[in-house]
Amino acid sequence: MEVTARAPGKIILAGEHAVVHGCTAVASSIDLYTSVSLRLRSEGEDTIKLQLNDIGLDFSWPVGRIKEVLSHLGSPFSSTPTSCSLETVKSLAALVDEKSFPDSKIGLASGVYAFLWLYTSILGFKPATVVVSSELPVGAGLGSSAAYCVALSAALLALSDSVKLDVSQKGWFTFKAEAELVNKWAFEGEKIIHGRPSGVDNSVSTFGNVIKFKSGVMTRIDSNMPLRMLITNTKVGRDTKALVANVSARKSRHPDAMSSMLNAIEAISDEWSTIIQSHAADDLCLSANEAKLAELMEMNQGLLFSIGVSHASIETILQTTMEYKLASKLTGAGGGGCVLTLLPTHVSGAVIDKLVEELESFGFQCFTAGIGGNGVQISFGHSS
Ligand SMILES: Nc1ncnc2c1ncn2[C@@H]1O[C@H](COP(=O)(O)OP(=O)(O)O)[C@@H](O)[C@H]1O
Ligand SMILES: C[C@@](O)(CCOP(=O)(O)O)CC(=O)O
Ligand SMILES: [Mg+2]
Repeated sequence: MEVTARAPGKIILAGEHAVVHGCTAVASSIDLYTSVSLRLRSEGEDTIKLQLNDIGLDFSWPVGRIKEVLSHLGSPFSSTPTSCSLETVKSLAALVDEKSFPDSKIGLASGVYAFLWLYTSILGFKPATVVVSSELPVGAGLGSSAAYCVALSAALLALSDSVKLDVSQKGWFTFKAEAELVNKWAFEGEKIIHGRPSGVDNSVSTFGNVIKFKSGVMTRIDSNMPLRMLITNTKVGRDTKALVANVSARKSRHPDAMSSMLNAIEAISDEWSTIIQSHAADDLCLSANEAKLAELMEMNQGLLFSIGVSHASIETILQTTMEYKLASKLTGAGGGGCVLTLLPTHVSGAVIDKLVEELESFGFQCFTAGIGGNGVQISFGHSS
């Protein structure tokens, strides 16, 4: 039996980092996906294999070895999303260390811990092969970690005892009642990768669309504005967990100043959500709304700089897009990663081409993506 799940990445339009501290963020899914294929193997083949195509790593563990380390936990407990304790993370790290994880890729190890936790918690110790591949840049602010956890949770739950799906369905379909369970398990995976995730990334990857998110509560937004964003990848690697921890450390050093800035970010998110839900009566009104969003992005970026998550490469992109009178902000955790540039409706293709050429001459990579589409989907296939 084989199942494939695909989960989208996201852009945060306003409110990253502040959302970790209970403030509102506005985020949207994008049409770039991480896919996870899961094939259960016959009982004779007693290994769990993980193939991570994007980072060029393969793992294979004898089921017996994983049982030795984890069976005392009593898994599977697929219908009860459970946090991985620090002690268990250490056991998972031992399982990964045995496979001599390359030093140059050690920052990617937490994704393998998350895999082992989600796999054994949801499916127990069944032998299988899992293949992961993504259209998203990994570790660049577009929510690859959440898309990975959501697609993994969806594929595992689809073949678990706690979800009953019609396996004869053809093509891609969305989860209905089970989506919340997928989201909760994905959040447990994100915790292993991020330390202290807000939950916005896994929620938007599970449910798609444009959402508002505050203190664990998601509200779907019906956007009435045509939103076009240029996404520029600085290609500067960074790690969400470290950036989130740095913001918390700065907050404990300067609680009042930081709280004021995080509250200002919340006001920006709230205004974003009001503007994109409003109906522009005519083109003039639409341009005025786009100009307001551009200003909000500039203010949000200024605050992100002040809380310590910008980077020289991000500042270069901001200066370049400013020459074209276009507003930009980092998206996701910052410290490198991707930058969003609002492309108002009046901006011509020729101007965008010129901007892209200039940004790419610095070594950055530019692309666009569809905003606000599907959340996670699955598709069954039968392998021999
Ligand atoms: N396609 C993938 N293959 C393997 N690991 C992945 C993949 N996508 C995400 N990850 C895991 O997620 C981590 C990146 O997450 P993070 O730092 O939050 O960046 P972002 O979510 O912005 O891409 C990687 O270090 C890795 O552990
Ligand atoms: C910085 C933060 O707001 C978003 C992180 O997104 P990403 O992992 O950089 O794609 C953290 C969070 O909300 O959990
Ligand atoms: Mg992430």
